[in-house]
Amino acid sequence: MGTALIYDEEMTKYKLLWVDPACKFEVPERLTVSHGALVESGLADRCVSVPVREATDAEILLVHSAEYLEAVKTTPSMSLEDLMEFTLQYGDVYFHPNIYHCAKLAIGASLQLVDSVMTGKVRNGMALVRPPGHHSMHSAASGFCIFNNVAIAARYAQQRHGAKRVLIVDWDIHHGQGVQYCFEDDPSVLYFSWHRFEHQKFWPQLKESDFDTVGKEKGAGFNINVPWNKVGMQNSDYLSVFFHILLPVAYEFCPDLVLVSAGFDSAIGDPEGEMRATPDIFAHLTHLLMNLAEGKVCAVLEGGYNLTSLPQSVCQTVHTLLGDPAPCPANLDAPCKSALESLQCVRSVHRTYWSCLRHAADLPTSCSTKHINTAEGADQEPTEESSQEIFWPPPMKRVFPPTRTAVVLPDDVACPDGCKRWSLLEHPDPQLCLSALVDKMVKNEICNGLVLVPDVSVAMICLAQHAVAALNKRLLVVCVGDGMVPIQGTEDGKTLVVHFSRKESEEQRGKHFITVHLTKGCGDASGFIQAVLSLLLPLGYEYDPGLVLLVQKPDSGVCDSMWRQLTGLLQGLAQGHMLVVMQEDERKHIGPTCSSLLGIAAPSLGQLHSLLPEDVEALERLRRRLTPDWKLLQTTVAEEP
Ligand SMILES: CC(O)(O)CCCCCNCCCN
Ligand SMILES: [Zn+2]
Repeated sequence: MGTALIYDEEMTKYKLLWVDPACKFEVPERLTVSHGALVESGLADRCVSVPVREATDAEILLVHSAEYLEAVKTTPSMSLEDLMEFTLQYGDVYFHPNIYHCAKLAIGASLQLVDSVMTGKVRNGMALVRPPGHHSMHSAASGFCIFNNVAIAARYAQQRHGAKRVLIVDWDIHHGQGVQYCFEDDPSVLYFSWHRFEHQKFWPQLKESDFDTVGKEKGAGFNINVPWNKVGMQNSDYLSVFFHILLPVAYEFCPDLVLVSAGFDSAIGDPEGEMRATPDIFAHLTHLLMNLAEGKVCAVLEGGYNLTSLPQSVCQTVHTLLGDPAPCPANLDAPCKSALESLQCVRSVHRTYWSCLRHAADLPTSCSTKHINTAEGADQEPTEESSQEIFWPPPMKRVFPPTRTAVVLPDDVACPDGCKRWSLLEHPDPQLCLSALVDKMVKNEICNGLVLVPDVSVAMICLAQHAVAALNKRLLVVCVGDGMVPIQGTEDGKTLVVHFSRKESEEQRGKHFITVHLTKGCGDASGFIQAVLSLLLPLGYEYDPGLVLLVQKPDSGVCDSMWRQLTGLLQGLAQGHMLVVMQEDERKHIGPTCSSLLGIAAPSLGQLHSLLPEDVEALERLRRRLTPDWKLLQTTVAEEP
């Protein structure tokens, strides 16, 4: 299943016709450099090209009022003076004789993308559109937006394709207030947005952009605002919010479709965002969403004004939609204090709505008195645009190894489609065979592999020793199932072991051997997935291994869909270099494991029942115990002594 790319140069054919500093950087070149980079890098050719179309009036009326639509319809024939006059009634937006046409194409492109994904023509895709949409409201244009592309797409997906629950992830650096207003009382659309806020000093300076606006009536809990109260947020701040807010809630919500308001003004170098996250972070943000809704992810361009980081970020996103291994998440810092404060506030106000956040901490003292901060903060100007030149390394090339998935199976087992058999015949000694496989990964000739062995414990020891020696990088061992794990987390930090088991572990074996015990073991998907999202992934990203060894011990009780979620999510690490080891009599797992290793999205886990209180407690206790050693586990700001 492919990746759709929807773009038409007609959407470059409008621009600002007068002087307005607030709108000067919303230029046609944003689209041409983004599309140009996709063509230049060969990514465009690997996508399924889907044509744009104009939205119909009915589709526009899914979100907007007839009065507003009729008013916008009068703009193509306006004189320059009339266009300027018409524009004055709205904020930070401009009109042009051709913008109504382009706005209909932007919606149409988004709906074509939704059709392609919902009908299974493609697995996922991206629409490169202009004008953006997430600020426009029922009867008003705002923030360069005329019609709300993503809001219309959500309603369209529900009405035309029967999508029940739609998740909108808005990683643009501005708050999509138009989307929030559209769905604030609607529990079928979960809107998540982070945005530069600076205690309401940053545009659009709305009180309702703060963390305590959670939705209304039946929609309470289905609107998640993460305010960034400082500029300069980095990759680790973004990842922490995904691990500790968005992903746990998204898996509990279990959407049928994921729409991304993909604004790239949240990337480094952007004059609006002034953040410091690098373009490769979008490879990970995209990857972390791709096992939701069975991979049905539609990314629709919103903002992004730095003509260097924008195309780089667009390419990182499309690489990942195509299934290419993500770059290593190197040198992640700790989330900054301000980000932790926002993280704690959001988790605190949403804990009554989401069982995965049930045990989140109270508001930090600084936030409970936040009204005082806001008063003193409101009258100050936002941080003025920084003038000094900002540099960042160009993203590294993301090439696919010649072989994606190698498999070592008993002779009587057929090699699953798409995999390459790694035969024991050439390497009579099984240990040599496994070591040779690791070597091929180190040389990037093979991406990942599945190995069935007579005894997983023996294989683990051999692989771990060889991997550490051959890799001279770190090895992450994830072991699922009860029973002894024969590897010590080595004190030199070269090996980190995370063991998921049913039994209370006899003892914890230091910083590099972590036991996560689940009351009902790995058979309980809701407990397991939360442990993976808010514990294993932060650990794994911070540890940044060169190879992941995923071991399923006999009768672990883990169900196929959970196993495939785990196998899928872990491929965001180590450039996808993962070796799965299973007992050779576990033949029923071969197919599901290989489909995940081949990049096919995992089936959804279904709407998860509430977490067992004892599991939530145990996870919180474990996270608190580990946090001093692992900074990406932090979910609260250290209270002043
Ligand atoms: C799609 C989008 O969210 O990127 C649009 C952002 C509009 C920003 C308007 N304010 C600009 C003030 C000038 N410093
Ligand atoms: Zn924006």
